Amino acid sequence: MKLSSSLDTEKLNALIEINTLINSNYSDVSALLAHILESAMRLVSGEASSLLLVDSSKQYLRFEIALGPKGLEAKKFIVKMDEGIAGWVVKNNRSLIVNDVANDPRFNPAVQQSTGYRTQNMLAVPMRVKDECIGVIEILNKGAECGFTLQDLEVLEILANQAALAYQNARFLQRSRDEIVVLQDQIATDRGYHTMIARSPVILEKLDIVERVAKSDSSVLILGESGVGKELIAEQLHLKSDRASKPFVRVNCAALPEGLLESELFGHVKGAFTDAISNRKGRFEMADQGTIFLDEIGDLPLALQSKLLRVIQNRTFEKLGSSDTITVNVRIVAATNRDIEKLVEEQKFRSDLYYRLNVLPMYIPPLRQRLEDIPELALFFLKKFRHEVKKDFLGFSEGAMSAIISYSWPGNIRELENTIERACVIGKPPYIREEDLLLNIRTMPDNNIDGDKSLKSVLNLFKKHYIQKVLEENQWNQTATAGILDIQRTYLSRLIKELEIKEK
Ligand SMILES: Nc1ncnc2c1ncn2[C@@H]1O[C@H](COP(=O)(O)OP(=O)(O)OP(=O)(O)O)[C@@H](O)[C@H]1O
Repeated sequence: MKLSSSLDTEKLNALIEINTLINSNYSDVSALLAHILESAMRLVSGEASSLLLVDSSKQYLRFEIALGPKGLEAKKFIVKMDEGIAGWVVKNNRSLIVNDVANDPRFNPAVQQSTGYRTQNMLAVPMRVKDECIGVIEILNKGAECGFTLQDLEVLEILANQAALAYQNARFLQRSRDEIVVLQDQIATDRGYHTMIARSPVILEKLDIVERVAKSDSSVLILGESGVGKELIAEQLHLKSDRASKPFVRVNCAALPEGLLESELFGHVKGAFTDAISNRKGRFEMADQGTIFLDEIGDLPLALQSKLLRVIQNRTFEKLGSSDTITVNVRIVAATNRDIEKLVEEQKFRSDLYYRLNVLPMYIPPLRQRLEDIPELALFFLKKFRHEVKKDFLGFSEGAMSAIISYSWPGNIRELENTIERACVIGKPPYIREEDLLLNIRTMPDNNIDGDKSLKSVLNLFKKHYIQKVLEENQWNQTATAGILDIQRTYLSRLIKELEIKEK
């Protein structure tokens, strides 16, 4: 496009400044777009402005940024593709100046009626990438009683093209980063390991203990409710040990009847029983030099308990049907969600085996006592499943996140994971809503947190950790953080003070 000769130095300088900014920062697209909009308003003397983006479904436009007196309210709106001036701009892929919106049939007064902000003049230009319109920038209300001019339009078109490119690049960067997280998780899972999310002080402390005991060969007994992540702790014990390059072998002691379990653990020779048509290695042999993880150890039948005790004491055992003694070097990590001391009292679990296994006991608390982990885990699962269901979710609505944080999660992380997976399947982008979670909201049990257990204090605790996390992700840049949290920067600084959020 040929620039008007009258494009003055101030405008050119502003364009150059924005261009430099765009080239220097793709990691915080919201702050960048807000900056572009602010400059645009200044350059064309507008009073308010919005940047609307075409949703990936191409069904509607959503307000990504809205600045001016009623910006926050305007952001709650979603505009259908065939609605209003923004819709017209996308459909025709053309800019528009309307200096008397009330008399223009294309103008949709819905936002105005709801926010109470009266618009007189409007300048709207498409944001284009390779000729495709991906969004619209609108500037409202020219000052000094005159309408927007062609020169204003020209300046805004240049800015809109830059904004479109910046947005596109930042999206690619974000997608690539998300993809890396998912792929890293897939690689870890393919190797049989899971990505472990840890944010709460109590779990970080457990990981610290893991680090310290990993090098030892003593047995570890991991206790905790079902779904709290006992298996992941066992994986970490293995991965942090000198055995990390050797096998990590899992056995669920509750999954098989006694006879099959014995053969699974210790192997058999051909002819040991009717179906034993060939020799078979057991899990202990497979785990030689590595770690064996015995899940649901509380369900191990008594006969096998003695055999396991001997492996722990002498590192030896015999395959079923054989008298040859096999020696292995295996570290044993066991886990149970049952009250194992009670099983010992009831003589369902051998006390000598219990003491041997319990050399290093580790209790993993339920999710309701690890509030700080909840938002992080929810986001982790959202990234994982939105990729699988191929839906472009940006995050959780405020209501959904409050519901997630205040639910008691009796099924712990497994239940949270299933809930987010289901919400991704039934929900519609851009946000997972509370109703997509299908949670039967119960209040948290009494023992969830120390001190004040009111909903307000729990939500404040959540707010504190969530804000801290977003601040950290944005190198404590408050403008950028406020943009992402969709609150005013002044409100953010007040929250930082009130909630005593401190840079670590
Ligand atoms: N810290 C974590 N970060 C990410 N995912 C986790 C975490 N903890 C648990 N999970 C996931 O939650 C699910 C349940 O975890 P896991 O199987 O380790 O629990 P468990 O305590 O061993 O349960 P059970 O007693 O029923 O065997 C798994 O899908 C696991 O990947």
